[in-house]
Amino acid sequence: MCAREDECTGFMPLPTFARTAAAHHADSLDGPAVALDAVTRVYRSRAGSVEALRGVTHAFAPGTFTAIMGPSGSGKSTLLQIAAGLDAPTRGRVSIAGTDLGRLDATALTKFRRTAMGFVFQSYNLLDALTAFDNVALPARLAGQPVDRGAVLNALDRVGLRDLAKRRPPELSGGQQQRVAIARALHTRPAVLFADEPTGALDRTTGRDVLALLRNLVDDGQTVVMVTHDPLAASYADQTLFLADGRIVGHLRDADADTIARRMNELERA
Ligand SMILES: Nc1ncnc2c1ncn2[C@@H]1O[C@H](COP(=O)(O)OP(=O)(O)OP(=O)(O)O)[C@@H](O)[C@H]1O
Repeated sequence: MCAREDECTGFMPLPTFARTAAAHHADSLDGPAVALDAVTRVYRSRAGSVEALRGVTHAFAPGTFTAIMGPSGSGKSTLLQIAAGLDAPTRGRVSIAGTDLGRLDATALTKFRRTAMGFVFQSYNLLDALTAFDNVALPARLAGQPVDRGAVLNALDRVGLRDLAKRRPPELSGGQQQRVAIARALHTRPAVLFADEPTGALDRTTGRDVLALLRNLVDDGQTVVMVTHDPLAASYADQTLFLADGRIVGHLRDADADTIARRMNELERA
């Protein structure tokens, strides 16, 4: 079982009042969905300090699918954590849907994260005792909010699982479980969906199905930012950003898996 609510659910719950605001964010953004402005993150410890990100600037446009790749230790997880407001930059600014995260106090940030962001991880973080429907509805329930049945069913519909809403995770395949996790993240209609190795636990074919689903969601207007080690996964994105030593050192647009793999090999040899 999970000690904290967000460990169970993969993301924090969304109050009803804010759902409308998030939907508004997702549907009518003029500026970037996510903007990083000269973001630096220094980890300090007794062993010394590590500059995990060194002045990263990038705007993620609404309705785009971006993959982030780079050698081990290049700063991918740090970038995702900071973009998602789970960690704060040492210097620089992060905004989501026009809101500067640095201007929010802890409570407002938590509330904002619930409204504007969805999260999907390699592990699905579903509760086996609950149906797919109840897993998607859980964050709202944990927050003491009324459950909007229509919104839950709509989210399951978008991932092609409406007919399996009464099944529990052990009665679903790995790919179907990841779809439930995606539905749970989409349920809030977030301005951005952050994905960290979302196909890492799936076989190749099932992984492709999940990537095709993410691609379809983006084609319907969802913004997705995905960290991955897999060039095939990155080939589903509109753009792949390459990180090395805490900096963006290049990008490829609409590239195939072989081209992305070659660029990664060059970076790993450098
Ligand atoms: N809490 C921490 N304290 C100190 N250093 C850290 C901490 N977290 C990460 N680092 C260091 O920051 C750098 C970037 O780490 P990060 O986890 O963001 O890389 P990554 O690209 O996600 O790596 P991987 O592909 O291996 O998961 C690394 O040098 C790492 O050792």
